[in-house]
Amino acid sequence: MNTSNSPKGTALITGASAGIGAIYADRLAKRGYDLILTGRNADRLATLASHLSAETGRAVSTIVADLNDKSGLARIESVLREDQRITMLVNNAGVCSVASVLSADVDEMEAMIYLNITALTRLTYAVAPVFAAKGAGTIINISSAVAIAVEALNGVYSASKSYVLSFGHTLQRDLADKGVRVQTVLPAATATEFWDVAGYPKQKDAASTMTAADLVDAALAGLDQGELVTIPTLHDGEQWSRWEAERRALAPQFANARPAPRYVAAPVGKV
Ligand SMILES: NC(=O)C1=CN([C@@H]2O[C@H](COP(=O)(O)OP(=O)(O)OC[C@H]3O[C@@H](n4cnc5c(N)ncnc54)[C@H](OP(=O)(O)O)[C@@H]3O)[C@@H](O)[C@H]2O)C=CC1
Ligand SMILES: N[C@@H](C=O)C(=O)O
Repeated sequence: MNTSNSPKGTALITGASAGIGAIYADRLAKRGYDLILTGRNADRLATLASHLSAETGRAVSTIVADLNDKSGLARIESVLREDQRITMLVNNAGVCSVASVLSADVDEMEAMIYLNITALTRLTYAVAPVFAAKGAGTIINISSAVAIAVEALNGVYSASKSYVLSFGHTLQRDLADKGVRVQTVLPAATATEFWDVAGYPKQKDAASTMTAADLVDAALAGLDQGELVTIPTLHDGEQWSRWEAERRALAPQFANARPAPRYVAAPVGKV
């Protein structure tokens, strides 16, 4: 394996064995990053690592770990805390469901919360102080368009992705003046195995579904443009800007000691 120390540093990508994560690996290696690829499927990770290393000359290593397992997650957290070469974290691993509250298995929902929220949070908490101390670093968190279009899929999945979007806003607030970039990416339907895992494989072939290559190329273009939130499928970017400006304008209106007049009860007997 190549052991180069890239001037770009090393990107650690979760869920790099397939889909969007594997494309991030390809694109970041071609941009000059060394890589640490993580996932559960050792064979797939090894194949991708040797292919990318041969093609790009970058140092590519792998960590086989289940992020739903506390000790697997802890291993990656300690790498993020200790490996000073790491300059980028791509929090990409995630699973989805299309089941309703009446048919979904609550244990599967809990596992999804652990992977989509707890693991992403713990990995961010591991690396953020390191990046802040160095005054540099990039965290890319993969959310979803259903963070906003919340009724589209399973509610726990949508809520987990809304968490990622909210968390990203506050990370930006906490880390911007420390030189740390935080980008939240909201893919809409993308053609990966994700849909097989979610139990809705036909979405992969739908005309409205983007390729993972187009998704990642657009997301990295958004990163290059300094975007905090990137929605690759949204053609009218001003729609997002207006929504976000409205949200920020609403925020200061909440602090008030008095209830809004519409909630002031009519005096008893005068209803
Ligand atoms: N595809 C889509 O339409 C959309 C996807 N997204 C988001 O994009 C991200 C990537 O999804 P996508 O590439 O499509 O999905 P894939 O199913 O193609 O890939 C998921 C990746 O996550 C890894 N993974 C899954 N479970 C675990 C686990 N318990 N521990 C460690 N790694 C795990 C898988 O690796 P392994 O099996 O080796 O563990 C795999 O590399 C997810 O966060 C998803 O929510 C957002 C919007 C739309
Ligand atoms: N964002 C996708 C899933 O997460 C979708 O919009 O289908």
